[in-house]
Amino acid sequence: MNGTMNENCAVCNVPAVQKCSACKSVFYCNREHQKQHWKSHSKTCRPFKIAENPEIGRHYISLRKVEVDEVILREDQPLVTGPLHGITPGCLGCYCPLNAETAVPCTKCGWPLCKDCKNHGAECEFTCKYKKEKVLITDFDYPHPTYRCVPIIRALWLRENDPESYMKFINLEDHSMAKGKANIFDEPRDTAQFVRRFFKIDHVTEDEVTRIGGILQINGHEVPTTEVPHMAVYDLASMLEHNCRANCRKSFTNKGGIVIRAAIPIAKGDHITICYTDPLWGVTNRRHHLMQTKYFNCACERCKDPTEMGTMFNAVKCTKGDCKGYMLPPTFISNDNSLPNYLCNKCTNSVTWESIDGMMERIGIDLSEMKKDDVEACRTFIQHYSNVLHENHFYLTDVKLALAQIIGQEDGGLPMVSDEILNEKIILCKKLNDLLKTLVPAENRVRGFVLFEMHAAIAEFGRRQGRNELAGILIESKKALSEAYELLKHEPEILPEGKIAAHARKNLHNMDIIIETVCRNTANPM
Ligand SMILES: C[S@@+](CC[C@H](N)C(=O)[O-])C[C@H]1O[C@@H](n2cnc3c(N)ncnc32)[C@H](O)[C@@H]1O
Repeated sequence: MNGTMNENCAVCNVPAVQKCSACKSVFYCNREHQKQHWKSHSKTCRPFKIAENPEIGRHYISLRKVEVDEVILREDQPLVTGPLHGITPGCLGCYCPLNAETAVPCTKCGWPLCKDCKNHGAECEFTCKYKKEKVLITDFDYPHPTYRCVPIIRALWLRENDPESYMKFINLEDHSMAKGKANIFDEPRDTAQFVRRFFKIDHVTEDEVTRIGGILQINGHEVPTTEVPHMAVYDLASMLEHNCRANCRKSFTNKGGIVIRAAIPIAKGDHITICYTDPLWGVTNRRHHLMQTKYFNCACERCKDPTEMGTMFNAVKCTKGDCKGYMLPPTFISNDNSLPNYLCNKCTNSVTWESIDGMMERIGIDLSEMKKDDVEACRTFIQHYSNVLHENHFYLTDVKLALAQIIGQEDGGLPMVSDEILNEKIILCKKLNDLLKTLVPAENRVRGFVLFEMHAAIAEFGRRQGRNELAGILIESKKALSEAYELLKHEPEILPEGKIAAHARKNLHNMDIIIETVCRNTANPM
């Protein structure tokens, strides 16, 4: 688990015991050498310190200005991994899906594997040692209760075999810290009782096993790099605070490591944040989800501002006759389940939140029933609900994102779509890009996709224009493409985003050649 660290002075290479107090990974034999080294070390030193307050608990504060794309932290190995909660049983070696025909029970412990995986996690040793009989899983169509135990027994294995890592793990926040803040159902305790019974363990208390379950729930990240995504808990990344408009983004390495990078410039003293929920959900859904899963009431700047940085992401059109105003409540921050009335920003109209809530529920049902891969269905939804919602409303944004992507995916691709539809795609992409930049600057994946689609549509538009306009339009298309590449370049190639990044890199090179040729042939300056 532990990387080897050079404990010699970074300046004169003699054995040293003093270390940089910020990153704790560079050593010095004396203060003078530390001061001397700071000029170069400050560029790579971990740029944050840990702080604590009663509202957020432990969190990170930036120690200096951090530029976009700078690595804030990187962890190659999680402390604990396991299958995600509520999924059907899959291979515990590589997390591929299994069924009754493809599952091969491990010869030692009985846990299901695929034909290619011989070894799997610590549950093998743990099951043999304590349960002393094989696990039997025969139903692969439904989530299996025994699978909930896997991350817990992997943590218990750590307790016996890697106490240093276990100490890091067991000191993370668990669900019990939310007691009193939220009305929580003690699922970790139920699971703990099951684990102790099923694996016949009595050397660890029920409270400790419950705490392990709570830590997994509060600190688990969904890692998308396996065929079926899995869950992992990291050490340093567990102290990252949530913000619905985060300033950092996370990506995962092919081998399941995590990398946190600055998504926007971060000033000295700023909190370092990631987003724990879907930042493209409306404010009430985001806050509800955070309360249900992480047990806190989000009070970030985005949640506190009903206009969501002026984007009107939750606004509905004024319900009064021909008024052109938009309606929002004065605040969305509420600790009970009610909100103040929605007020119009142009007239005196006021509507109860229950009435707007009912409308949102109906639109939500329509959205869940529509086919998002059907261009006509998307257009009909947008046209219909543009009469009642702000153009940036989260429901419309959701469908516009789908439409921007699927226009031109039919047979023959973009060359087959009419000028009018091509233009529709370009305008959609441009507006979505502007909205995403303001609202969720750390959402590189979505914006990367939008910019990639935009570059393709602009290039096709250019192809349909006269020779003289072509060079300028291609340069605009290349600008969108390089931005898409910059946003997606850190994604591993096994993910769709990583594949687009590889595609974008290749296209960029080709575009340079095309632009150069077009400029030469039309005497257009580049
Ligand atoms: C992954 S942990 C983060 C580290 C944690 N604060 C600690 O002290 O170990 C997630 C928990 O931190 C707290 N937290 C994180 N972001 C928060 C925020 N923006 N507002 C309030 N609490 C937050 C919540 O209790 C949440 O369940």
